[in-house]
Amino acid sequence: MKRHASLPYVSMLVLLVCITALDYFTGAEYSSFTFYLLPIAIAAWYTNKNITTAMVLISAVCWLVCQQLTGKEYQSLLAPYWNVMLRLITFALVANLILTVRNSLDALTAIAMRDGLTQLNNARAFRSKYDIVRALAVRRRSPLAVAVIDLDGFKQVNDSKGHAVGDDVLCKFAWLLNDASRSSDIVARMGGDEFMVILADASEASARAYDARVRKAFDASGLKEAYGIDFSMGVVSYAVPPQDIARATQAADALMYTAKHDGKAHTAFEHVANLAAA
Ligand SMILES: Nc1nc2c(ncn2[C@@H]2O[C@H](COP(=O)(O)OP(=O)(O)OP(=O)(O)O)[C@@H](O)[C@H]2O)c(=O)[nH]1
Repeated sequence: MKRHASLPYVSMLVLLVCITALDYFTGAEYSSFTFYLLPIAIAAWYTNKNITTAMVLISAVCWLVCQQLTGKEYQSLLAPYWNVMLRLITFALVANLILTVRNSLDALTAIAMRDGLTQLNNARAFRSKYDIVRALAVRRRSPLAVAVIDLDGFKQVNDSKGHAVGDDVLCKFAWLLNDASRSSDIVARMGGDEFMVILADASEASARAYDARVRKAFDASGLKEAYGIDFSMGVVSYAVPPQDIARATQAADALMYTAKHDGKAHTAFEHVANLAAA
């Protein structure tokens, strides 16, 4: 569902105006203090720290002005300022609590989308980002390619050098793959020694250029000489990307297995100009 970017700003300002009016018209007898927490909560959840701080201050000022205009009488001159200070502290505490919960949630969401070993996108992130990249490609009428990569001979690294060295090799390969990709590409580790990449705005020629780039980076990394590994890749480039990610990845996966069966250490390509015919 699309959410308009200005909606939180408009709603918190409208709410603040309504609450201030309510506070003023109901007079000093009725307290409307709790309602001021609503626009503050919206600011803390949907905007940033600076706007939330401004909202806390503006809400406290609105509350104080209403107190003064409704003619509430105090024995001490300091009393309204003491009261507004307490309101300000309450507003700030609630805002800080909401900001903390939101930041923790953002951090947990980021962790849930990352592969714990390589810090690349994980399978969940890959699937959700495909929808975004595909929607952009369809809108711009640009092509898109999906690559599936699987290391060759990786099991031997684990067996001969140990799991920790295997982990290190996976990380090194992940980083070289990431470095060889563009920032608009989505690079993910799907599990084990399998990786997938969505090549945004990539024609058949760009997909071939990508393969050459990754193989050059791999040759330069020295991983082959040190551990005896290589990699097989399947790349499908689409003039119009399929809506279903499974369709896109299955085709690239099948090509990767074709490359494995045909002697490993190379890439199999396919270009799909017309999805209906594929
Ligand atoms: N070190 C390490 N190894 C892993 C991890 N996840 C999976 N593996 C191992 O990766 C290996 C993957 O198996 P295969 O793909 O069949 O091994 P391979 O030697 O590359 O086989 P081919 O693809 O046929 O060349 C298995 O031995 C898994 O135990 C991990 O997170 N760390």
